[in-house]
Amino acid sequence: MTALIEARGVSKRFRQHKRFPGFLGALKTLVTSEYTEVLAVSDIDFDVAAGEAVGYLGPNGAGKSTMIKMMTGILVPSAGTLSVLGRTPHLSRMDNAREIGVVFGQRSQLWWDLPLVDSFTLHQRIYDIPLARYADNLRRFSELLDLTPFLDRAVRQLSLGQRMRAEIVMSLLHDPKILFLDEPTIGLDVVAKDAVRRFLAEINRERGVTIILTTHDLQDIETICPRLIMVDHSRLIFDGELRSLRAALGSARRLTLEFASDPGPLPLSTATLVSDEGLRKNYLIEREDVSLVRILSEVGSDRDLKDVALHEPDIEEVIRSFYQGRNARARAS
Ligand SMILES: Nc1ncnc2c1ncn2[C@@H]1O[C@H](COP(=O)(O)OP(=O)(O)OP(=O)(O)O)[C@@H](O)[C@H]1O
Repeated sequence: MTALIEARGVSKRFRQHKRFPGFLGALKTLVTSEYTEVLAVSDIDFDVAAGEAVGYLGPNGAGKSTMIKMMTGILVPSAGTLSVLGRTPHLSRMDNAREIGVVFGQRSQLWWDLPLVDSFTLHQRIYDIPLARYADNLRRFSELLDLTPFLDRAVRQLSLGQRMRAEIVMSLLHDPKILFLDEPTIGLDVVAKDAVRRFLAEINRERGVTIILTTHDLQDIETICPRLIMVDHSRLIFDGELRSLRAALGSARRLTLEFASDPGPLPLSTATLVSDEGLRKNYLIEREDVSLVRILSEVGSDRDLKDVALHEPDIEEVIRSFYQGRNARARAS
């Protein structure tokens, strides 16, 4: 499997103007030429193969956007080597642009005062997309993202959700091999988020477009990205499948049994009773190999069991316990 993206020891330092507190400090900040250094990305290694969908996740300021900007050639690494489609991104910005698509949730590529379709037409000319291909892509993507009714509307009159869907359509019109998205669902309502996620998952699956996206929304990862790269304080702290993160953390499943009449305390060997509300009893299933059938057979058919609810640990819980575990280990060392 050849890698489309290779990052080896990639770091990025920024120089920031030193700031002084208070009113006099603000004046001093204006006249001083003192700088501090910020390490935004620190010694990052990873490979991404063709057709993968990778979620790049981390708290505010962890260095996600900086990494995306380096991969798209907007920023130059301070150290290490970065290769995207066999090229060094910042040295081949024009060649790269033809083969990658970029969506920055906070910054628009669309022409604000023109009808939406004019931005797409300009994109077709700039990228020299064959007309039949362009028409086909525009029709298909606009349909899938429910954008067709808005093609003649001025971009400034579009809602945030419509505009984000338009940004994604535009980024794909030239059939890029890799699509980079920085916070593609930020600020969208639940319905728009869902439409964007389903669309991205589909173009990854059906067109084989490699996707790298940064997000704070774990549902984005759950729907689109089987692989997760987690960063914290500029460093890579996890790279692997979401599934294996779940398995490694062994996050317990929660089980609720509801009875028509209270059977009294009901300890089980297959699950730990964590709260007993009489008719409703809550358990934790800590072992992966324990099935619901096994638990129910231990409960027995002579109990007045009315309802059963099993909750898999959601992605938020998994990630939270990963970060908490790391922070606790860091404090202990
Ligand atoms: N152009 C810049 N000049 C100076 N410092 C910068 C610049 N861009 C980013 N930084 C700093 O680098 C660090 C990482 O920023 P980055 O935007 O990559 O984080 P992020 O993980 O994308 O955060 P968020 O989730 O808040 O968008 C931060 O401390 C930020 O202040």
